[in-house]
Amino acid sequence: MGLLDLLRKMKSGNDKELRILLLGLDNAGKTTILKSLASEDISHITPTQGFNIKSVQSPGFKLNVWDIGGQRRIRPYWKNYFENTDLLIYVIDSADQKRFEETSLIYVIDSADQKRFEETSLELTELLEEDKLMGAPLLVFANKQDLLSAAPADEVAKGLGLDAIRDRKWQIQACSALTNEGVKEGLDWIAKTCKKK
Ligand SMILES: Nc1nc2c(ncn2[C@@H]2O[C@H](COP(=O)(O)OP(=O)(O)OP(=O)(O)O)[C@@H](O)[C@H]2O)c(=O)[nH]1
Ligand SMILES: [Mg+2]
Repeated sequence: MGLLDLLRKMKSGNDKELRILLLGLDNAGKTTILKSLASEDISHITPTQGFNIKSVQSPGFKLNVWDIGGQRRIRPYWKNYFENTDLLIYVIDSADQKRFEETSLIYVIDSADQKRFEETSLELTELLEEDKLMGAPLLVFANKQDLLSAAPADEVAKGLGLDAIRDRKWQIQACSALTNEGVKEGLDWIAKTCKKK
């Protein structure tokens, strides 16, 4: 080990470790976000059947991120990962919602899209009621902002009713895991929020 590596190791040894849970419906972009945080190739990602865990370094913190598959049949297992969670990241496919809003504006509701947004909203509401996640700060990534049909973050926040949250710190961050835009800003919020804890 070179001197630089040794210094780096000593420095990172002082970092505070955080256990972060990364949840959201299937296809929301969780694994893509995690890989882009870890600067890994994002071109061959397949639906997560179980979970992925990666450690991501951010100044002063070692983030141990647990990315659990979001398919309906996997969601009952989410609860197995709640224990000792320091922070919850919830990922939304912002383009899913916009389709619903657009169609509802012209009174032709695509009920599949409406259901999808209701589904993610409901899952999030249930998560926020979990005892084991009580008080854990919440970061919502309004992902897929590179798509023209993506709803802006404030609309996603409104749809999810985030304003009503009183018992934890929360933040919504617009991002695109594909272009990497906004992802780092999310990390910065995590560092800022967890420093104050
Ligand atoms: N356009 C666009 N596509 C994205 C973005 N993020 C992810 N995707 C695509 O969305 C699809 C699903 O991404 P994943 O990262 O596998 O989604 P996931 O939330 O991990 O899905 P599960 O593992 O099934 O729960 C992939 O085809 C990604 O390339 C984004 O920001 N923009
Ligand atoms: Mg995945």
